[in-house]
Formats: sequence, C-alpha cells, structure tokens
Amino acid sequence: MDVAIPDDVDPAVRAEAIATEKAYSQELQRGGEWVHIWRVVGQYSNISIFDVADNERLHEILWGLPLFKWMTVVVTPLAGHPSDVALDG
Ligand SMILES: O=C(O)CC1=CCC(=O)O1
Repeated sequence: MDVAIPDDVDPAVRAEAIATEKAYSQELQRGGEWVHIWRVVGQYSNISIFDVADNERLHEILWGLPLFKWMTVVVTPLAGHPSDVALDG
C-alpha cells in the first residue's frame, strides 16, 4: 500500500484519518485477518500480509481503509510453498 495524502488536506482531517486507519488496522490484526504490517523503509508505504476467507473479504477490508482514497494498493495472492518446513506434517 502506497499512501499519498494530498498536501492541501486539512491537517486535522489528515490526523483523524491516520488515527482511524490505525484503529481499523489494529482491530483486524487482533482479529487475525491482518497478519503482518511492515513499513517500507524510506517510503510512506507498507507491505501487509492478510489471511482472509476469500477475495471478497479482502476487497471489503481494503475498500474500508480510511486512507483508501489516497492509496495505491497492489494485491499479490500467495500460496503455501511445498518446501516450507512449517507445512511439513
Ligand atoms: O501508514 C500506512 O502505511 C498506512 C496504513 C495502513 C494501516 C495503517 O495503520 O496505516
């Protein structure tokens, strides 16, 4: 997720949107659907890992992001790798 909040956004609106985004994200993290969030060093971007039931649920989560209108989001579906020791029986 790349974030680009326009410079002319009122600082109070910006602060409120960022605070609401944090609460929204942390609720989903606590619920187990938003598994990881990492800051991309040097950029107003993050790399996140989601574990959701289906694409519709991920779409709902992403569209619900308070900063969504100021974001560019790229989704890369991932599958388990057969060499992952965590997947060995
Ligand atoms: O700061 C960001 O990368 C945007 C963001 C997504 C969830 C969150 O809390 O911030």
